[in-house]
Amino acid sequence: MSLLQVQMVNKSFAGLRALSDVNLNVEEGTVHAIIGPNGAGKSTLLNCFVGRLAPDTGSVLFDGKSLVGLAPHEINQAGVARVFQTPEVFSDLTLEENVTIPTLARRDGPFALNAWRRLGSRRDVREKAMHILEDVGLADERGRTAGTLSRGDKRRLELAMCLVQEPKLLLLDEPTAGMSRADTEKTIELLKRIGERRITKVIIEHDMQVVFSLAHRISVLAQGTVIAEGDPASIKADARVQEAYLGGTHA
Ligand SMILES: Nc1ncnc2c1ncn2[C@@H]1O[C@H](COP(=O)(O)OP(=O)(O)OP(=O)(O)O)[C@@H](O)[C@H]1O
Repeated sequence: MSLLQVQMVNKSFAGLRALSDVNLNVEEGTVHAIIGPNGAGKSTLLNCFVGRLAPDTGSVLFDGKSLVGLAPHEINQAGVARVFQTPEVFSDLTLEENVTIPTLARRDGPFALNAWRRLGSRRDVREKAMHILEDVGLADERGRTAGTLSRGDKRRLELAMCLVQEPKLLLLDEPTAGMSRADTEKTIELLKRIGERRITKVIIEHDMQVVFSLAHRISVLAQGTVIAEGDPASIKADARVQEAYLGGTHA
């Protein structure tokens, strides 16, 4: 059974059909990229996975259970984490504190935040936070406030905040947008490494170098419809994809 099963999803905004009969299966342990031109419906689809939007019709099953109608925090607690296009970190807190919060929130629910400073001093929680910061290459900066980080490092911190929750499914919305080539390369390496943990990933990305170096499978959206799906080699060779996307502005 696929970890994420999207069946016949439709979504319209005031008469504009943003998603039209979308089907998508994401297999456990894979990196699945969703690509397509601007306005194709990628963010709308991702928002249907995290409870920010509900499909008008169709189903979204995660681990066999429906996500439709669940609140974002319920979907998060079920094991789905998301890295946003614009990093969402707690600017006034240290990196270590930023990574500690999601651990406690995931484990103990929202009440954990009240007791966060006291619990944050616990050794097991601190050790886990340190371990994850090491993984993303930010351990040396752990005492720094997050607001002072570069955009690329904020994204790495946000990734750490997701990884610490030990999600089954990680959704990455343009993880390298706005990054320099060097930072993009670093992020590709990092995402490859965290693949070794068997976290299933869905990635929306315009940068084809990122897509082709990470994805096992690729779904191509155009005007709200999946026009092609396959492995990177077949997607590269697909004439419809070249016309709709690869030959366009993001080639
Ligand atoms: N909240 C909304 N209200 C009205 N229209 C919307 C809304 N969100 C998205 N749309 C429209 O739905 C269509 C799909 O948009 P969406 O943002 O999902 O595309 P995208 O593939 O993510 O594009 P991009 O690559 O530019 O981020 C677009 O025509 C967009 O204008």
